Amino acid sequence: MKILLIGFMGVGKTTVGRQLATKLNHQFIDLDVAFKTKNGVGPSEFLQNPAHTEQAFRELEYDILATSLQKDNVVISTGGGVVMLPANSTLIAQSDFEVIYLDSQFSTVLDRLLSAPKTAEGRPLMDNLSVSEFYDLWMMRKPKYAALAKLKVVTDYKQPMTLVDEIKQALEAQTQLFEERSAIDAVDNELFYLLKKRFTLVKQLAAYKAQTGLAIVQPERMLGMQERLINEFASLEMPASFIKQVLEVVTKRAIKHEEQLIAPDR
Ligand SMILES: Nc1ncnc2c1ncn2[C@@H]1O[C@H](COP(=O)(O)OP(=O)(O)OP(=O)(O)O)[C@@H](O)[C@H]1O
Ligand SMILES: O=C(O)C1=C[C@@H](O)[C@@H](O)[C@H](O)C1
Ligand SMILES: [Mg+2]
Repeated sequence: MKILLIGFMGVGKTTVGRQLATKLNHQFIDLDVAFKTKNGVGPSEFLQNPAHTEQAFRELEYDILATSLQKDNVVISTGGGVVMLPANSTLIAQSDFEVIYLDSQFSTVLDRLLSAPKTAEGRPLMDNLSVSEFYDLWMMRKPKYAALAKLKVVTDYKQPMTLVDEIKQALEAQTQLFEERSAIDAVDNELFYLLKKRFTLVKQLAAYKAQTGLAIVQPERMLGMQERLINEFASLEMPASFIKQVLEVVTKRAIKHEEQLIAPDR
């Protein structure tokens, strides 16, 4: 297969691409690494040199992209800015590669980049921009990735190996169905991530209740929560009855958890 991963800085093209290549038993090419091999300095070091323009970088990137697109049985991870040079986009559009767009919420890339171990290379394009400028760059690039992609994979709250499996399946599946499921899976993962976070708070609250002797269940608080959520979220697709049901399932489980923490022998 011929697979090309595109998407914004930090979305996981290198991480996922490497694992995907291993799984498919394909060669892996990271264009940023290939840039360094060919030019002696990596993209960041090149871009940090005041004598070098971004345009000069993109033109060198073009040569590496063109050479890499000649290969077969390969997974190529691009640099996040590959779509900034129209000639690069044309090259990709005219290739016979499966172009896969790794997408995420802006907050996800920000979290990943801020918690990524600092490398000697760094990410000057990020370091030189304010968060709002970085957001503008993200917004500006999004349609460029979308225009080139055969398939969009939503990466939020998903482990790299989950994404590898999703991509493998997607290459055999119907694109539209896959994309919608990919987005739904990310939301489900986010929902359960938030539920997990909620249970951590419940645990802290149980400790406080145990200390102060406060009752585990306070009916007026439960009613207040219900009313607030209904006011804020009730709609045609999510009527008040549904909100009540969800809240009931979540709070019942939380109460049980608090009881187990406070009086495990009962
Ligand atoms: N699915 C994921 N879940 C959590 N963390 C991830 C995921 N994918 C990547 N990361 C982490 O995010 C950081 C950025 O990932 P990576 O370098 O693969 O991004 P990239 O898209 O190749 O970025 P660039 O465009 O700058 O090359 C790394 O620290 C990596 O470990
Ligand atoms: O998003 C970008 O413009 C870049 C991303 C990196 O992968 C490198 O290719 C370089 O730092 C530029
Ligand atoms: Mg990368």
